[in-house]
Amino acid sequence: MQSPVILEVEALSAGYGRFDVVRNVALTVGKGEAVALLGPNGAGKTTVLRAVMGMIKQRRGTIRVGDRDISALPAHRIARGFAAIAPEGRRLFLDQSVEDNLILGALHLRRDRSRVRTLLEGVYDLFPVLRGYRTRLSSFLSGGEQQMVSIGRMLMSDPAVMLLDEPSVALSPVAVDIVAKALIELRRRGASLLLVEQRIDVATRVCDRLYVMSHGEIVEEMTPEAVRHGGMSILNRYLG
Ligand SMILES: Nc1ncnc2c1ncn2[C@@H]1O[C@H](COP(=O)(O)OP(=O)(O)OP(=O)(O)O)[C@@H](O)[C@H]1O
Repeated sequence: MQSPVILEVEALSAGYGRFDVVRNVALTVGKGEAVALLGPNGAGKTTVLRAVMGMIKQRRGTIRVGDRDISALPAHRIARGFAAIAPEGRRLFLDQSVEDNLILGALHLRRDRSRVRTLLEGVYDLFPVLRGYRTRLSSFLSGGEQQMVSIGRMLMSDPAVMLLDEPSVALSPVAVDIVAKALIELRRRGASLLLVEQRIDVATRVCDRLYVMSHGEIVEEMTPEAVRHGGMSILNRYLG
């Protein structure tokens, strides 16, 4: 049985200045599903994530989370539990401790201390190494550990849908493996993920479905099985 749709993007066009960078994009993420968005540099993947977060306004189309149309909501309202992002480049406050960075993700929940504590425990269970680093300045962490904090901060807002923008980029093979295993564990916990990823191996390992974007449009939808059984040549056509 198919899971109910938690994120539905319909006929989305969005961009910067006068130009549409993404056109007529339609995608869905089911509840408890992990979906990848692949594509070459400049295809518009980050722009789709920014539009879902309300960081740029869509020009046309609809974005729904559950049964709520969030297209017209401002970014700070979307961040209150509809969607959260682990952005490209992580964007941590490097002069703040690990735990302070994490708690920033739960600003809208701050009156509910026990929920914030439970969410923090969930992050430390997912990334045990961070438990020992909670008071450490984030600037002292490795790239992989900073990525864990970024993913942890996303989890702290307890969002209906989680967006990740290239979490494996510039990480060591060991750190990529830790991140991939964490995403698989999040799926096991029932999270709904939309993952922008350059690495096909990570995307096929973590995700149930893959979309391919090229020149601002979604051009293919595939399963990891299809990629493994001959679909690689189709992907390579777009990804080079
Ligand atoms: N703030 C901005 N102002 C103007 N143009 C932008 C801005 N951000 C991105 N673009 C342009 O929009 C297009 C799509 O960019 P986007 O970052 O969405 O692509 P992407 O698929 O995520 O690629 P990458 O893997 O390089 O991040 C690119 O041509 C880019 O130059």
